[in-house]
Amino acid sequence: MNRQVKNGILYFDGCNTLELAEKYGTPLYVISENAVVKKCKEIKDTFLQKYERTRAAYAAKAFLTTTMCNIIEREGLCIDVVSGGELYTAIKANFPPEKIEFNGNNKSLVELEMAIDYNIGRIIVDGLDELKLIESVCKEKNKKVNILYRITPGVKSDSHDYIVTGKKDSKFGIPLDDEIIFPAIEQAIKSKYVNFMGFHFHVGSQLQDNASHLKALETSLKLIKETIEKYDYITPEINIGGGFGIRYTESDEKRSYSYFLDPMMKRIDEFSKEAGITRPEVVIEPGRSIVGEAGITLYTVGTIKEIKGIRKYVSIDGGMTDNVRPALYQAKYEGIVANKAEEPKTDTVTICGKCCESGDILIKDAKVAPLQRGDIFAIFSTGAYGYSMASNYNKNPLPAVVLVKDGESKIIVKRQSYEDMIKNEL
Ligand SMILES: Cc1ncc(COP(=O)(O)O)c(C=O)c1O
Ligand SMILES: N[C@@H](CCCC[NH3+])C(=O)O
Repeated sequence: MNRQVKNGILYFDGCNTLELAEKYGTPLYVISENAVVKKCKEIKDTFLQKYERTRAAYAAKAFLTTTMCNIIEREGLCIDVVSGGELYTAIKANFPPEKIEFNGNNKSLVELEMAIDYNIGRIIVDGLDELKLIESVCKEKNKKVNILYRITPGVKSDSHDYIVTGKKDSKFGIPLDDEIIFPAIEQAIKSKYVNFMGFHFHVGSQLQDNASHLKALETSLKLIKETIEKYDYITPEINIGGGFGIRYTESDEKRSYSYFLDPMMKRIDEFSKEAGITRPEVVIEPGRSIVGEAGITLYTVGTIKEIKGIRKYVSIDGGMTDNVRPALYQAKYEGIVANKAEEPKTDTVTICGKCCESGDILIKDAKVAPLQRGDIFAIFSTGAYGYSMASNYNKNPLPAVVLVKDGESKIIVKRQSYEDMIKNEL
């Protein structure tokens, strides 16, 4: 764990959080490089090095900056992008194009042209018309690109409805009705412009249970078998997505990568033996599990209001603009008063943001040490989908991002200024 308490003060990856707040201001995203590297190492030890012909593509949507791209590349991972902007960031960070994979349910022509111009490693095709677009771009540019089909496996995962993606009624993936999927497979196999590498699924996010991954895997294996039988074509790769859950609160399960991946690898091995084929290369796309617990957010406490017999509201200087997850998914977080880290948690308060929304609440009924204006409040496990989903609502500037490691800190994203927020206005 990268959190320590010394003399009543919270430290993160060796850095005094009060000094960080003082030096860089609040709200402040703090990312521990050691924690990110540790997760990458767990992926290497328990997946990439344990099983041959495997890849892990970091799902950049969780947290993306050029520095993060550099860390991910150094740790030997590929990267999964879902927009022209994410692709641009990876390219600007000199991420090797062949290690970039492009997901997304509505890639524009311009984004596809960009991806094909950069010669990226894979495009995960998410709809039938997308293949036609890719073919037209490749024809014009005289290129051939590796593709997979993202399928909709028709499984329901146990997570918030907004972050499950594998059920039949979904905007993601290609439906598995015979009259849709088989002509699509045939077209990809026959195409002069694409190499058809196989199938991709991603069932949902923040999953604590491996059941839906295993169900989606069965569906994909059946499709691999049918593709061999119908077209005598062996797909060389399978992408089993991400979604591996993390611990936001003490009551969340602690799940290892092995918990999800070992049973899937066993099943893919068995299937390949039965089918008499070489086991396909297996790709995963973890996002949250790499960076989620590696981040904390520091806030300064402002107005405190006690509504007698009802609730005490403690306002901090950020809110749904830097962490929309509680408002969007009723996500639960835990935190601590960074300057009173050893004091007994004798008060129960609701930590709310400063936006003009009643739903702008970060933690309901948090048990905390008694708070005062000026205290520094730290919220844990904010590394994923915090900065990447941040907004300028109420014209609040985006916070700075600081990378910490062994007691050293460095700013990797500057705090937005008021001027930055209006500079594109005409
Ligand atoms: C296609 C795809 N891959 C990977 C991910 C990463 O998921 P997570 O951050 O839950 O690991 C997502 C987001 O849920 C996704 O949509
Ligand atoms: N943004 C989501 C996860 C991404 C889902 C993408 N398919 C979250 O904060 O939990």
